[in-house]
Amino acid sequence: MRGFGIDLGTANTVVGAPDEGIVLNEPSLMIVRAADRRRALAIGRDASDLVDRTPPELTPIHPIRDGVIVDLETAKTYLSAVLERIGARRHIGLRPTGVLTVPAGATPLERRALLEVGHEAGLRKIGLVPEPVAGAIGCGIDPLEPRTHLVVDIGGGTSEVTALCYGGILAHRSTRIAGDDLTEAILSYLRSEHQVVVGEFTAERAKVGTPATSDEQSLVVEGRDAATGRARLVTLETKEIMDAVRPTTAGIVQTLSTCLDDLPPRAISDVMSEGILAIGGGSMLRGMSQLLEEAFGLPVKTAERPLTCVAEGATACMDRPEVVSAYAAA
Ligand SMILES: Nc1ncnc2c1ncn2[C@@H]1O[C@H](COP(=O)(O)OP(=O)(O)OP(=O)(O)O)[C@@H](O)[C@H]1O
Repeated sequence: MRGFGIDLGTANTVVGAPDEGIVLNEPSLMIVRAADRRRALAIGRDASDLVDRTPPELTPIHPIRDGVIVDLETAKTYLSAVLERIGARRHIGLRPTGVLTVPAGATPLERRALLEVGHEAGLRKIGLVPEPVAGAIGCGIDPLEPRTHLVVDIGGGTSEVTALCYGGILAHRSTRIAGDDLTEAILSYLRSEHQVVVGEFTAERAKVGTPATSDEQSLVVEGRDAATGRARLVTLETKEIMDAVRPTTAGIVQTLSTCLDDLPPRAISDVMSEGILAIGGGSMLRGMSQLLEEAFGLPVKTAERPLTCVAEGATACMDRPEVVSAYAAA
């Protein structure tokens, strides 16, 4: 093992290693002491278990916002802790190499920030690959072939659509409305329609608890009565959840579908025959693929592993330097 494929997402960090598969898949979260942000006390699931339970001197931090690094120091602390958790140095004996993924719409400054953080966290020889390219590879698509592939990625902080062909990007659209906003919509719905206040985790559980594959028609959520402050249980119908998130999902798919305006006719015919690939956690939301099909007027195939295909593709890129160099300046 020489290195890792790393998808530093707004919601989740996923790391893959050649021959080992996914070696880490946890929330992108860390807990630090407010007075010393250069040391992570807990990361990932350990950190999320502590949210809303920490004493005031401890602070939870999301090191990635809207798909990109906001603060170099914090991101370096986080990535160092991730590498330490997976025993990167111990396994490899020297600084490991890495293929990191970036949003297709990242600016040169945002790409440079990620490279700098990767180096300072202990990686050597870092390759950057756009997320939709890595996701496509993780789903068995070759982005270097002379054929257009359309990839929709609905993550926690960003939703993107990218048309890939022959080692380049033909068209791209993104919006910062994504999974986190869907959670927020459920939270607001519960407050306004059921007069119950719930935390982000409960609202997210309600959203994730209604995946496309589930037959459940309702689920029970626990919150605090908005008037009395007492604990209260609410039965939430699946239909209510879908109604609550509909305006947000409609906004996402409408923005993304305008990407078709930029595609040349032959690229459109490639996409018509093959359909759209949907990746990212948001693609698992019940009704999402139908909404995408209606907005794009094209068939949609949801990835088999929407949450990990990007890291799987990044890991595969370690043996495909030609992909990394083709998209080096994308
Ligand atoms: N079954 C599900 N149904 C609906 N949404 C889901 C499901 N599973 C996960 N999600 C949502 O998917 C989002 C996380 O997806 P993903 O891990 O692809 O994002 P990310 O890569 O961390 O974010 P970004 O790409 O914006 O940086 C979260 O908002 C999460 O609530």
